[in-house]
Amino acid sequence: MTADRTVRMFDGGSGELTAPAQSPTALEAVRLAKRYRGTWALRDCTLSVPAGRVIALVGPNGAGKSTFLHLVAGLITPTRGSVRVFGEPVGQRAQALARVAFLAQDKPLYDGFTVAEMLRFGHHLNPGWDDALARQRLAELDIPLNRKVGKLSGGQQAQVALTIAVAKRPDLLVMDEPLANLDPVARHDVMRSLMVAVAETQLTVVLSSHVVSDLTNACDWLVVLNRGQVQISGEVDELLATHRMLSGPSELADGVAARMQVISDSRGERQADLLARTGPGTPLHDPRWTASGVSLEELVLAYLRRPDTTSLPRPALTIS
Ligand SMILES: Nc1ncnc2c1ncn2[C@@H]1O[C@H](COP(=O)(O)OP(=O)(O)OP(=O)(O)O)[C@@H](O)[C@H]1O
Repeated sequence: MTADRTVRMFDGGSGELTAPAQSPTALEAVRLAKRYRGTWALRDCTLSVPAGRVIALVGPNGAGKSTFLHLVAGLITPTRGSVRVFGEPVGQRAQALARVAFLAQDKPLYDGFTVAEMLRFGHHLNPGWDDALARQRLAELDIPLNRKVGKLSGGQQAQVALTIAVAKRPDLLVMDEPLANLDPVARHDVMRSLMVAVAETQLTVVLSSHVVSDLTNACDWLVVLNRGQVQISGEVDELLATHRMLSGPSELADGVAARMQVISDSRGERQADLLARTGPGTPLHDPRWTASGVSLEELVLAYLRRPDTTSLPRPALTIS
């Protein structure tokens, strides 16, 4: 995916200017925090993601995912800190919000409306509405325009909601658990359909899920939230390239673990398995140790089990 595209820039209300994008930052949060009465839902959340990415936001129940997405979409205001979308502070300029489409957990559909009526509704509310795109997507998905939304399957309803969000032609699409309550086939179809939309419109997407495996093929940026804080924010390929499972004799594990950032440490009587951050640093020369790659799911689970650990740079180990 590429961030090299033209972005709309605004001059504060007097008109719309056009300028070529210089690898813009799609999403930037600085010390973003949200408190609901006595509960900090989000604390000190700082991250920056370039445009053109499909961002997976993962974390356990109550981690702060919905709160973060609502802040990005300007639906709630921060208690502290700031969030910018394509350089514009969210909540200060209506134009920043016009570039963002938000798809909530409860799909914004009306059961009594036909699909065609939902499209007309979307058209009426959104100045940038792309009706041809909406109709083409629904035709490709074989979703009848004259069917009432309430009579569609859960998967079809998710596709209609996604189509309406995409037809707004946003630059950033924010989706809170878009796959919740869908069966595995529908989950796969919705993700595939999202990828087509990304390829066609060069959207930046941020979507949350509990289920990492749903997102692994689609997302190229990973953000892990845990207990209201960012544990990981980075390019998926880079994260995978800088983490390894090291296996070797248990009696030597303390010595290896002392020289690197260990994310998970599993020791049997004879063998230890350490999931570690690797990179430039102290080489691992000992032939009794082997290093193998990890899956994104293994990596996420290892971090989630250690909420105090982040992937921010620390001395790391080189595998030679
Ligand atoms: N409107 C609210 N009023 C009070 N507390 C809230 C409110 N919304 C969220 N919280 C609290 O903030 C914390 C984070 O909630 P949030 O819904 O953002 O997490 P989440 O990661 O989206 O969870 P889930 O995966 O279960 O949807 C939780 O402790 C939750 O109870």
